[in-house]
Amino acid sequence: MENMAGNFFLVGLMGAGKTTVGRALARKTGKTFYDSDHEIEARTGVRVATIFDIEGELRFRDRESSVIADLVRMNNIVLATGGGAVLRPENRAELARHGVVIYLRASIDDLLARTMHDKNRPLLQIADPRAKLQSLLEQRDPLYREVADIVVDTSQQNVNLLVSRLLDQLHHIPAKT
Ligand SMILES: Nc1ncnc2c1ncn2[C@@H]1O[C@H](COP(=O)(O)OP(=O)(O)O)[C@@H](O)[C@H]1O
Ligand SMILES: O=C(O)C1=C[C@@H](OP(=O)(O)O)[C@@H](O)[C@H](O)C1
Ligand SMILES: [Mg+2]
Repeated sequence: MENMAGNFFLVGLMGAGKTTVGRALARKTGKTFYDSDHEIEARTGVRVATIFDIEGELRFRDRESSVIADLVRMNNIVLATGGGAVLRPENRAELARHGVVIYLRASIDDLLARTMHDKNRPLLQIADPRAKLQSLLEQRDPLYREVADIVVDTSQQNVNLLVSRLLDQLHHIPAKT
């Protein structure tokens, strides 16, 4: 177990590995793992895709901001955010202030391969998910980089190896108290 103070927040596009790496990072550091999508689903009782369907993306973003504001105030957690969490400036400010922010990147090929079977990603249930991922990357990469304390490429990386290397890097980044 690696004892490290503070919170770690993961940002990045759909399929970058935020939920998977976040869970593994929490296990290795003894921190409590949260995922903002999972929290939204727990509070509403329905899947993300259903919220998009019934209430629309705007209302989903309201729910996302409310969950992020609650969770970042906890201590000793790892939070995997949804890929669009950085869209709202208030979310970016909350994330940057309350934890060390890790931006997970991967090739479009990897993002596509990792998301194509998951119907619970409503934004990718379209004819050309590759083009969508490309345009989301162009729109959001600057926002991810604005809040990130560290940028990690997860393409062709084994998750456990990735987490070990990430931990070595995180030891050199001061916790946000
Ligand atoms: N480094 C990796 N190498 C291979 N597969 C990965 C990697 N990281 C995540 N995955 C897989 O890709 C899919 C999406 O990962 P997930 O953690 O849900 O991404 P995100 O939360 O960023 O959308 C999952 O099936 C997961 O097992
Ligand atoms: O990129 C986005 O706008 C979204 C990413 C999803 O989370 P993951 O990044 O964990 O798939 C989820 O929040 C929702 O489908 C919207
Ligand atoms: Mg996720």
